[in-house]
Amino acid sequence: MGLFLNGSAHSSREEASRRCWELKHLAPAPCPAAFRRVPFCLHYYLMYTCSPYVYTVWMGQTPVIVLNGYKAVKDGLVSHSEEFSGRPLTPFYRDMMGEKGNTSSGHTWKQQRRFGMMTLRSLGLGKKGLEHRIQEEARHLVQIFATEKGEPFDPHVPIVHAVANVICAVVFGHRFSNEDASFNRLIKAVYFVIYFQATIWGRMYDGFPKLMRHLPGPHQQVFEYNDFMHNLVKNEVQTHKERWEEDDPQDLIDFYLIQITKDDPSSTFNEDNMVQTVVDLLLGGTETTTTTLCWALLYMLKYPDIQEKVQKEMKAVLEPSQIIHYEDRKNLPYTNAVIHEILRYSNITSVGAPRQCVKDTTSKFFTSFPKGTIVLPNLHSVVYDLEHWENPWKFNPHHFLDSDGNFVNNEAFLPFSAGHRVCIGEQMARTELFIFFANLLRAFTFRLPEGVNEVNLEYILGAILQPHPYRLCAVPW
Ligand code: HEM
Repeated sequence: MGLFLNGSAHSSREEASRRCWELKHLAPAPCPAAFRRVPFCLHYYLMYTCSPYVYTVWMGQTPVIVLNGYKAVKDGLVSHSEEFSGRPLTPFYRDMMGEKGNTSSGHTWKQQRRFGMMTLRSLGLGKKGLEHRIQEEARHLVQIFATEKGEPFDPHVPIVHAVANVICAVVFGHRFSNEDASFNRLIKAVYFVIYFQATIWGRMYDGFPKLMRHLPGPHQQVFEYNDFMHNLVKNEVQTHKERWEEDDPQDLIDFYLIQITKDDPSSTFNEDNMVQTVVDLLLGGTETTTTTLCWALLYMLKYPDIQEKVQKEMKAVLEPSQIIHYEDRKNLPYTNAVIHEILRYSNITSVGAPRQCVKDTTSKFFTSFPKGTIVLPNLHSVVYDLEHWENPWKFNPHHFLDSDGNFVNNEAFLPFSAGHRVCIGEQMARTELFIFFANLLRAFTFRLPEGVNEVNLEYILGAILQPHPYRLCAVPW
């Protein structure tokens, strides 16, 4: 979503936010008719730099309402949750995914989503549940970092392996070895599919789909990756069918196979939707958590005093060999606050994901707009809302601590969005972030390689805001 935010490929969060907020209190005004001719990318720029609470732009004949600031976003996402529960499909996503799985809208989406939520909840329970899987991956990750023996390395690859293995265990019921060729191709496929749309080729595809379908170019490679991902899931489904035990479902595919057999005339549970639901979870659950963890370690390099405080707190509360549970966050308020601040400050989804109005709607922030209107709840403007954060442009864990050092939440903490379409993997992502981060900081102190004095906190614009590649030293302590 973030491609056009600043008109440059590499940007500073602070600079973007400042511009947005300095101009925020201009009187709200609908987009003048003459602006309708302005290319959408320029609207994007305007929306980000000078928008009041609500800003209207046009994509061809379709109005796009941009909601800015906590009040407007909350009103849209929570008070009008049902009305804004549609998801607009760009030509690129329509050609790749069709109207299936979690990316769909209406009845299909409702059924697939409800199933996904219930299954993720069921898989979270019990000894062999989700938390246990995350603890196992955290153990592997610590071992891999330890093999670097304090020498400089890029943490991205081991982190993406660990995170991808968690979601694979959830959907397929097993993990992959880091050397497995299919696993590595799957990770590449997720990366290409996620980041493609915000590239110039992605924009061209959405602008001229009929033409682009027949032209060579990187988009054809992305379709190949997408086919690879779908085929990998289909093979897993086949294996599940061969060893299937209805009474003992172990993973999401097992649960889905049970769902398909249920006799319900309104059911949308079929193999196509099953494959797409699994692909959606692989896409949603890999790059997001990986990127947040990469930011987390980068912030620890930038703020060694904060790293030290986390380590001190953990040393005082946890036994050296104690298995870390998500529940332990309650005794580690400072660590918990740091993780929340990492999510807020890194704001990886930038302005968030667009929604579509499924029926005519009126609200106190905008008079009325018709079914089909695209709504962009600008999450950036919420997690950086001056009215809700003491100093949004500073990385400061005290945004989540009271004067006695107790953890306190903030209603404008919405990195996972809100309402009916809130991130389906929120609980899983929170558990992963806490367990991975706590295990890594208990085992290592992260330092800059010798001779490197600067930490680059600028992001690379794309569907997810990534840090620039970096190297660190993981020094055991
Ligand atoms: C730091 C980690 C994550 C962040 C910040 C994040 C953020 C988001 C956001 C902002 C949305 C858009 C919600 C909206 O439409 O308003 C979303 C949707 C979604 N996320 Fe996540 N997410 C994360 C991790 C995950 C994980 C681990 C999974 C998989 C288990 C996942 C799966 C999804 C799916 C499937 C959707 C689409 C939901 C729907 O349309 O009904 N996400 N996420």
